[in-house]
Amino acid sequence: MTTANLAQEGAERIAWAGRGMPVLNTIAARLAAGGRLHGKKVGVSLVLEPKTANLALALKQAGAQVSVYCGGSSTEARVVHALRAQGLAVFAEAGATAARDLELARDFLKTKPDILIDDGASLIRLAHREFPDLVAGMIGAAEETTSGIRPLRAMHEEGALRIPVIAVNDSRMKYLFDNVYGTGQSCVMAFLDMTNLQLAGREVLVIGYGWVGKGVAIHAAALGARITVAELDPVKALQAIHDGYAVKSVALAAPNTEVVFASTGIAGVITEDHVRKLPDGAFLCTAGGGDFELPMEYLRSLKADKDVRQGVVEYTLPGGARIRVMVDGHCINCSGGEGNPIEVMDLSLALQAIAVEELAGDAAPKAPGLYPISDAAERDVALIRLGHEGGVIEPMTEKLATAIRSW
Ligand SMILES: NC(=O)c1ccc[n+]([C@@H]2O[C@H](COP(=O)([O-])OP(=O)(O)OC[C@H]3O[C@@H](n4cnc5c(N)ncnc54)[C@H](O)[C@@H]3O)[C@@H](O)[C@H]2O)c1
Ligand SMILES: N[C@@H](CCSC[C@H]1O[C@@H](n2cnc3c(=O)[nH]cnc32)[C@H](O)[C@@H]1O)C(=O)O
Repeated sequence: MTTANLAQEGAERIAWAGRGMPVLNTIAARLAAGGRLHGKKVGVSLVLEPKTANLALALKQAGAQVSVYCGGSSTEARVVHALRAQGLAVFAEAGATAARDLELARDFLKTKPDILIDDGASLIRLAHREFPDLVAGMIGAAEETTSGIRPLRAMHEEGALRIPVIAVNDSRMKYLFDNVYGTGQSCVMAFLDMTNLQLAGREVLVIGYGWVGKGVAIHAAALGARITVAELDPVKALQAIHDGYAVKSVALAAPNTEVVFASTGIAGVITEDHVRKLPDGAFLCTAGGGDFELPMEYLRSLKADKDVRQGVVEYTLPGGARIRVMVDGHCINCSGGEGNPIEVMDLSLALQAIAVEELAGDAAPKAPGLYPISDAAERDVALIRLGHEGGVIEPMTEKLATAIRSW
């Protein structure tokens, strides 16, 4: 297929996503009318697919100079071509190696974004390590996900963070929808599409019962899977029991597990020993932060069959059991599927647009640290989407307001 054809297909897919993003479209129109982004450089480092492309284009239409970065495992080539055809600087190559991704990430940072939208804090950390002058001149950043917030907090506690960061992930309008329903649906659907198997009757182990683990369990259970949860936190473990699931350690659950969804964002939650306990034919999927949740180094030292099915590598353990790893341990929804559904990314990406709007405003935070999205912005986002879904909230009356305040 020619570059022009790829760009055309990409443009059609971007337009389709845009039809389902009323919240982003509303915020985009406000941004364009406000003029705050004129002359600003905005860098977007997010999973690169049609929904993210709508955000990047909205920022450009609002007057920003936009550059885009994404790692090769979650980059859609058609979208890269479509965005380049619209004049955006795109530093992403579908299928690029880790070494090439690093070169692209450095080139992206050399565009000197004033405001950076990041996912997993990887570019914020790279900028702090290698581009101190860039960091010194930056207005700030916005972080998309839980596994980015955690290291940013650690950096701030150590006094290493040098810019204000808006914690988009920590907005209720993000984690209650994207992390739970969006990721639950897209990870389970990606597993089904990639394998052409079913989950009914299968033993599924969900490691981590935070927002993502909860969403994965809901969707897998709805399709008839039997769910076991592994958790470090006894409160969340007890919640899983109340939701109707078994709770066990990974070591105890492994011998009976057919499909694992690692949903923690923490490195090394599945060990070599855990893998050795899995039965023949078990699948390892990541729904959380990335391949670092799985013992990829150990797995890659084993005999591997890369041709069993696209996106599936079958590793043979010394005892003969075959363990199937999905998309090299990357997030199964972003690297093996189309990412989260349009409706939830409408919320998350609209919040990103609001974060950029806030950072570019006069009242923007200046001191390094993590800052929340305002309650007013959360409410705006909820009301726009709710209206689009045909929902109507209860009108607040004087009498109700008094009853709520009374003691
Ligand atoms: N694939 C996606 O599209 C997507 C979407 C949203 C978030 N995420 C990622 O998913 C991960 C989880 O996000 P979240 O919002 O659910 O976080 P969370 O903090 O709500 O949940 C993580 C849970 O994992 C548990 N945990 C940590 N280590 C564990 C271990 N060794 N064994 C068992 N449990 C353990 C924690 O106690 C916690 O309850 C993060 O990396 C986040 O960035 C991915
Ligand atoms: N950084 C990893 C995985 C994504 S982390 C998880 C974040 O990805 C976000 N995400 C999930 N699906 C999509 C999507 O389709 N488009 C853009 N971002 C997505 C989601 O908001 C979540 O917080 C990678 O490059 O593969």
